[in-house]
Amino acid sequence: MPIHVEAEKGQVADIVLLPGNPERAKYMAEKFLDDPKLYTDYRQMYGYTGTFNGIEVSIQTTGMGVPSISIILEELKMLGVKTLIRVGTCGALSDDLEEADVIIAQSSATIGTTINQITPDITLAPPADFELIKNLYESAVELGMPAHVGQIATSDYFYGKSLDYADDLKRLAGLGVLAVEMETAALYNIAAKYGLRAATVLTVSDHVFKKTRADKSRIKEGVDRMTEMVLDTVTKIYG
Ligand SMILES: O=P(O)(O)O[C@H]1O[C@H](CO)[C@@H](O)[C@H]1O
Ligand SMILES: O=c1cc[nH]c(=O)[nH]1
Repeated sequence: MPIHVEAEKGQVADIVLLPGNPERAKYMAEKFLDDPKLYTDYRQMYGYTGTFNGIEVSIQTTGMGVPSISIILEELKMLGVKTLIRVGTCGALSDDLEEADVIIAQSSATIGTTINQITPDITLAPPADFELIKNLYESAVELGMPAHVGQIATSDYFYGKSLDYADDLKRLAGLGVLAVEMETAALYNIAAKYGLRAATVLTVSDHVFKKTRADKSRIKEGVDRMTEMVLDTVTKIYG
């Protein structure tokens, strides 16, 4: 049994949804899965397995940041998972984004994180799995919840490292980066390392430059919509 994801092989499904927040994992499992069973609560990083439309699905908390999600992903790999879909929140960098909008991350730039060192002399740019993001986009359109698709950035900093941090984010916005969060680059790099399928969908919880934050009910609406979209895609691909 791995050290942090306290589960035996067979307790975690091939398909795993990955929220950062443990409360979101519990909420999503209880709201969307049939017969959800808790397989780990070590450090309150809750993990549940249940079914959706008869398809076995797990929902595993990752915690915040690259180090935390990296531990969880390595241990999920030990447990035999195949498909990993992060369902997270993010700060918008683009003025085209509104609170609770949904983003599908094609790729992720990095700020301050060492995750690229899995290939020390090469800057790997691992994208999301094409079939996953194609279906996620189609699910969004069919469900009447248009999603923004593009590059995001994964940062080790929520509040920033230096006084220049806002300038770094502005530069990224100028290069077309839609939003910032703290885990996706680890997900895409570790998926590339093991040949796993991965994608990230995010709901906008706040706007970085406008310094506005959606209230909890708006964030919950966004989380509900992106979870419906993800489960619709899971049904299309694996049902
Ligand atoms: O809502 P989650 O999935 O945790 O994602 C975002 O929220 C956290 C910061 O508040 C970071 O983990 C960031 O990536
Ligand atoms: O990582 C995150 C998540 C939400 N908002 C941010 O500004 N950063």
